[in-house]
Amino acid sequence: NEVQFAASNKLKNTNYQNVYNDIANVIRENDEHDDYIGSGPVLLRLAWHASGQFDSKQEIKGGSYNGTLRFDKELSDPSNAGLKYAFDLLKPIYKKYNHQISHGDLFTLAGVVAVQEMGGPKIPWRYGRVDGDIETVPLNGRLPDANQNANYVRNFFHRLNFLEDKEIVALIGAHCVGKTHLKNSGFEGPWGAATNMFTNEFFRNLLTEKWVLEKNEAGNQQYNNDKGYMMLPTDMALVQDGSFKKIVEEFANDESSFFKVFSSAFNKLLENGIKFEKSSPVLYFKTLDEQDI
Ligand code: HEM
Ligand SMILES: CCOC(=O)c1cnc2ccccc2c1N
Repeated sequence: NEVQFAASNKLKNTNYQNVYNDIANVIRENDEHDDYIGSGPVLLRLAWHASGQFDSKQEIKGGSYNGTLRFDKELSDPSNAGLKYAFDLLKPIYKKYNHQISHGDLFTLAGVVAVQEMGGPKIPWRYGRVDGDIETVPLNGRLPDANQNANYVRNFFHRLNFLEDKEIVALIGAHCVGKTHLKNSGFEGPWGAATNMFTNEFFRNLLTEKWVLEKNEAGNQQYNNDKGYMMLPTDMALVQDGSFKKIVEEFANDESSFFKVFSSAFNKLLENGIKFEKSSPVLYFKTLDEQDI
């Protein structure tokens, strides 16, 4: 199974901070999205869905390289409901850099911007993905089902080459931001508690709140507490499995440990299946605040 080689791009390293800043400004300008949660969480989900359909065993491997989430064929996958809004936010930026940045680079960079601008860890990032044509679109249905248990979650992430439980737990910790929307996924909430700050709160909630399994208006089972918080069955799986639970406890007690593992796991997710040249620079970006913008 051939890997795909990242191309060297016309944009020099310094210009990518400009692209970062343009995406960060779009997040600032669209702060009213989703009752003022803002557009950080949905851009983070876009980057994850642009990368998470990777499967090295398939003829069409997927992953972020070909930027295939731009095609309606993939965007219309029921798993991607709600992401067109995020893609539309990025279209003016794609046009501004007219073909100097690929869709795969743009989608993954947007995830880095979202995490960092919401106060999360620095995420190392490399450019060089090249847009593939519609033949490179992976089959729909490769993203995970939220109605499942711990073994399903572990096997799903094994397909993405995440063989360590701590990587899996850290990645799902991205559910510290944003919310579920009945019309998108058939799950709803958290109400009021939905945040746009990237912290270890998701892990603390799992351990400290009293959770009741209830059927929601769409007929799906989800865990609710008395404060309007919610957890998906796959979220709750992280405290139903002994090994996962130990890691939830570690991350709940030590946010820096969560940040460290999330940073490397998220980078790995965004680069699955891509071979970067040795010379391809690993870029770190300053937040708008760090630039006094
Ligand atoms: C077992 C794996 C996972 C499952 C089953 C899952 C499922 C879901 C579902 C059902 C939603 C609600 C979508 C909606 O109704 O709008 C959601 C939202 C979200 N997911 Fe996940 N997810 C998983 C892993 C991840 C990972 C690995 C990340 C990122 C690293 C992530 C980031 C997000 C974010 C940021 C949101 C909020 C989006 C918004 O507020 O619009 N998820 N997820
Ligand atoms: C930190 C407070 O948020 C939560 O506990 C929480 C739990 N599961 C989620 C699942 C999908 C999207 C958002 C989610 C979320 N925001």
